[in-house]
Amino acid sequence: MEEIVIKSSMHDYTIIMGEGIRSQLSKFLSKDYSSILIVTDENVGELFLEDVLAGLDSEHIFHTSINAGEQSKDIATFYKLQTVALECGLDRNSLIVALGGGVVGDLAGFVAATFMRGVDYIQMPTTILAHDSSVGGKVAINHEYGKNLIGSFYPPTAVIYDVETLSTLPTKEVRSGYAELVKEALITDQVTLANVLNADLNNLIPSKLSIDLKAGILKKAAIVQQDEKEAGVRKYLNLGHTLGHALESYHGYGKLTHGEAVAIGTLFSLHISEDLFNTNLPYKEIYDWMKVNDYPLHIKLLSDTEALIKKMKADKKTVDNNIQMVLLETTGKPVNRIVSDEALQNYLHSFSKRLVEV
Ligand SMILES: NC(=O)c1ccc[n+]([C@@H]2O[C@H](COP(=O)([O-])OP(=O)(O)OC[C@H]3O[C@@H](n4cnc5c(N)ncnc54)[C@H](O)[C@@H]3O)[C@@H](O)[C@H]2O)c1
Ligand SMILES: O=C(O)C(=O)C[C@@H](O)[C@H](O)[C@H](O)COP(=O)(O)O
Ligand SMILES: [Zn+2]
Repeated sequence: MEEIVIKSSMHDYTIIMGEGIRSQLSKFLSKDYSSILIVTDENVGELFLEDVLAGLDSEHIFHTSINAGEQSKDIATFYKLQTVALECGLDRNSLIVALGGGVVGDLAGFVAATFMRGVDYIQMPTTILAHDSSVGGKVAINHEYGKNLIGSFYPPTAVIYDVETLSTLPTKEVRSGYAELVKEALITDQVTLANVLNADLNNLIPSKLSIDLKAGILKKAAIVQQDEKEAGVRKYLNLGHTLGHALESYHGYGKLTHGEAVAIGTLFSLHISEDLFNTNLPYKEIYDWMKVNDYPLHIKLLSDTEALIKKMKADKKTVDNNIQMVLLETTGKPVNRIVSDEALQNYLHSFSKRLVEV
């Protein structure tokens, strides 16, 4: 079992990583809660809810399940969960447990942040991608205008990451999670990137996954402790997300996974960076790896450039109507830059051409 302590302005919390720890939740509770509400989704509930319940010996335990997928990160599901919490009689001394991927984590975390002005919650991530979403306290729901536009910074009281749960993940979700690992590696250094790109996602070895996950979590932990509320360096964790979020929102939440959209967005950031900084970046290396691992790099996704630019404007990094993007001067050296609408139009066209030509 590994433990990493994260310092945050509200309270510190520990990430506990291990095998089989999903059924030991009682052991990790820091106090006696008057009641506990476990929020999960239909797939994860089927697989792991019984195990989690078996590890809880308190009296007032409730659970509820949402439909799986990005479409559940909406205001209607948020409201339903608030209603469930009220009907179960949760009070300010209650705990919410988010058992699932980033959708459950972001949604249940935002419910916890707002229920009676805030109750404790624990993240129990079950996807590779959630190594990112469960750390750092960003909780949110989507608006039809854009991703995560309604949310808060609200740290969990603990992150209990049972890596055994990852063995049931479909390959599509492995791919999605690895897009965030590539992003983290790109803002770290070339060695970390080379390690991540060594992964064969169709035959992923658990020991390899553990190494990559740990490197990703350590990078994320270092950044969010330095800049909890995204005033500076935390923006770099948004590499690939300006276009990525626009693609998710434009094509309809759930059409592309978050990681698939971020993968395309990351290549786009590299494409712009090479031109703006007149530098050579590992564009081709990453493109080849994404191709081999079946990322959907379809130019059709990019055809409506005007609409995509409009969506990109809804990004939370936008200031004074200027789109800001995380770019790379070199691997391990991210920067945040304004890119004009006109330049973006041209880059979207040249990027589409390049996707076909490679
Ligand atoms: N808060 C943050 O800092 C942050 C960071 C990154 C991403 N996110 C958000 O995270 C969300 C994406 O999270 P995600 O990729 O985990 O998606 P997800 O939660 O939708 O999970 C993906 C799919 O895998 C299934 N699943 C989950 N665990 C499983 C398991 N162990 N075995 C089998 N199936 C399983 C789910 O039911 C779902 O169908 C997006 O909304 C994104 O915006 C947030
Ligand atoms: O933790 C962060 O900060 C990130 O940017 C991590 C991203 O992977 C994640 O998708 C996050 O939810 C995006 O944040 P947003 O502020 O752009 O909604
Ligand atoms: Zn992300």
